[in-house]
Amino acid sequence: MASVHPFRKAQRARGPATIMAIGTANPPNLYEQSTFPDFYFRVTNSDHMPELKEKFRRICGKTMIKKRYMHLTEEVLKDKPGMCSYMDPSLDERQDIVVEEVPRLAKEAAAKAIEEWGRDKSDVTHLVFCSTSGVDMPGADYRLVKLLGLPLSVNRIMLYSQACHIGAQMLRIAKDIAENNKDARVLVVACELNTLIFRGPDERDFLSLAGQAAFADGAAAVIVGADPIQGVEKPIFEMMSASQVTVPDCERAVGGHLKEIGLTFHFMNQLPMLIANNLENCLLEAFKPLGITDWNEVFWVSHPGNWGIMDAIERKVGLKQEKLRSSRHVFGEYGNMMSATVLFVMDDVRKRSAAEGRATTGDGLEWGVLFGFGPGLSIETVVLRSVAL
Ligand SMILES: CC(C)(COP(=O)(O)OP(=O)(O)OC[C@H]1O[C@@H](n2cnc3c(N)ncnc32)[C@H](O)[C@@H]1OP(=O)(O)O)[C@@H](O)C(=O)NCCC(=O)NCCSC(=O)/C=C/c1ccc(O)cc1
Repeated sequence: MASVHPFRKAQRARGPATIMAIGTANPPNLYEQSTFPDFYFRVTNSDHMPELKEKFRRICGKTMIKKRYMHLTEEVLKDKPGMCSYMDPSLDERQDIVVEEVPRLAKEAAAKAIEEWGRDKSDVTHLVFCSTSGVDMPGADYRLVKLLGLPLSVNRIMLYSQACHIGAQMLRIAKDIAENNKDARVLVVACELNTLIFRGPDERDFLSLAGQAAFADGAAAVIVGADPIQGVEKPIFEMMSASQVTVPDCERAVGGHLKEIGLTFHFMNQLPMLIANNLENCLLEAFKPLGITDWNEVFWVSHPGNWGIMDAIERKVGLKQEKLRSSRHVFGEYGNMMSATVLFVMDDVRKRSAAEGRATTGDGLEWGVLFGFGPGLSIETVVLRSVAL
């Protein structure tokens, strides 16, 4: 009988999974963080609580976010009183919006990625899609295939309700698909709307207020495949390894619950320290095969989380200030778009590298690290290799 080894080998790619295109999109409605408290207290009929509004203004200032984009507007919210209250059952109202709008915004980002990729959309073989913003059957992945006009032969994976680290986790999944399926071209899409989280203020709920001050809408898409076709597909980053660590006894550090009132959000004040304390082990493990132990020698593509998390990472790992420049820039310009944020940071690193005349897509360096953090506490680590510019 013929050996199965050559048969199995022929199914696999030769080279590493490679990111070949990145597209991003936001809704058109822009909110300046400095005036957001006025908007927020007005639309939620909360102007009778001036002290709480001032506290919220201080919290908004502390986030260091400058602006955010949101699908929700005063007009949309006028017809959704349940969403403007603090605790009224309102999941139906929220679901009505996200079931339509998540695939729509995702399509914008995906279309941009496909355009940069330069090949026909019919060459997409796999779709990996994540959203923390709603659930549906068939899912947002099915709707996206229809909206984009992708072939119905596309192999779909839909990942709902996972929050921030899933952006990096999707890259881990896409890497396995691309390297184990010759000629696979994986469209990876993250799309988040804060529609499930938006709610009116309550003076006893600081955590909800902190969420109102930070979360925002955004979608990002990348194309992943191995063995790029020379002259057609242009590599941006190669993925050399990808892994997840679950930090023990930390399930209360950050998380949320989907309820009749929408999606809740909680975190512990120790979150920055918990993340920072566990990062060095991830770095040591990830870079052991390359013999790298100086974390300023690699470029950084980190989910920002919040300003305090970035400060804690810099301190603990001994990073030079410029290392998290793209993370801080994206957080400041867009807020926390959960899973999509880290892909925005990756886009910013390669665009900034080109604009500053660096030698590679990774700040002029060869090796880089991409980090995702989220409920669990889950830490995703991806080792990236840049390409020459
Ligand atoms: C700007 C914040 C809100 C506070 O920063 P800070 O450095 O702690 O600032 P302060 O210590 O000066 O506190 C500011 C105010 O908040 C008050 N405060 C300070 N912690 C407290 C306290 N635990 N109690 C109650 N008052 C307090 C504090 O007393 C002070 O009030 P006041 O003196 O009246 O101005 C900061 O935490 C922040 O940017 N938070 C954004 C949200 C956030 O951190 N997210 C975590 C990472 S994102 C993530 O992983 C998402 C996952 C997710 C999971 C589930 C989902 O559904 C969706 C997503």
